[in-house]
Amino acid sequence: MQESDSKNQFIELAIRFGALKFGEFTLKSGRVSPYFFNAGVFSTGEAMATLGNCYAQAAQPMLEGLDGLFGPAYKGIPLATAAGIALRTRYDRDLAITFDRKEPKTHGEGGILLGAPLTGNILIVDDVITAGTAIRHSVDLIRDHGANPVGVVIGLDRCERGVGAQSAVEEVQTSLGLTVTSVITMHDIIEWLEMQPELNGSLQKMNAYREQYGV
Ligand SMILES: O=P(O)(O)OC[C@H]1O[C@H](OP(=O)(O)OP(=O)(O)O)[C@H](O)[C@@H]1O
Ligand SMILES: O=C(O)c1cc(=O)[nH]c(=O)[nH]1
Repeated sequence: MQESDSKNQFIELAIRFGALKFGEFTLKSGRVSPYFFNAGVFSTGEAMATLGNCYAQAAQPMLEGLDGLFGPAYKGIPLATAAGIALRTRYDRDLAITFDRKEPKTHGEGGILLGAPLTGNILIVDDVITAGTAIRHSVDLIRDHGANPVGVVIGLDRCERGVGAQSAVEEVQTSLGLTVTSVITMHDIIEWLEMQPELNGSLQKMNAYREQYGV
């Protein structure tokens, strides 16, 4: 699959499932955004298979030396699973898969992690990076368990400022030393919007938001 096919498939799937919406949304960072990507609405086997292929293609250059995938709760959990299946079936790489809980479990097996114990070089698989808070949390968790986070693959890089003047992705790359790759970026969404005349109002709001928070 070509990179452009993967981007088109991802955007087409997101529109079809209503995962990409235009309106007014308050983000985890507190920013008020004219668009929102909700990976929580991908809800069929076919959708997960397509997502898995898109993520596996994006992750492919980062496979050397990799031991495992980490899917942060909640939406990272099915995404890491789908990517793990696609990496096994399409690239013949059988990686360990680990997830976390948002709230530690205090009965039964207890703890915060599910799946494989965290060891070796780990690739984080998540839906979106805005300000980078969620990725920092995952990096801390992986390091606290003695493993080595080496990269991040996300569906959408919103290309926004992190906590400083750099983009959140640049901050993750420079301050945390991780490689970050995404299936699509905000620029791909803007390009798609430019081809939808009926969504011209959303395009203008996207451009205004990019002026405010983009890098
Ligand atoms: O880069 P950031 O500013 O941290 O924002 C992006 C994060 O925000 C959302 O997490 P949330 O905790 O809402 O995830 P969930 O719906 O998967 O539980 C999203 O799933 C990303 O992980
Ligand atoms: O920054 C966020 O909270 C966020 C943005 C987005 O597009 N999608 C999402 O699930 N969270």
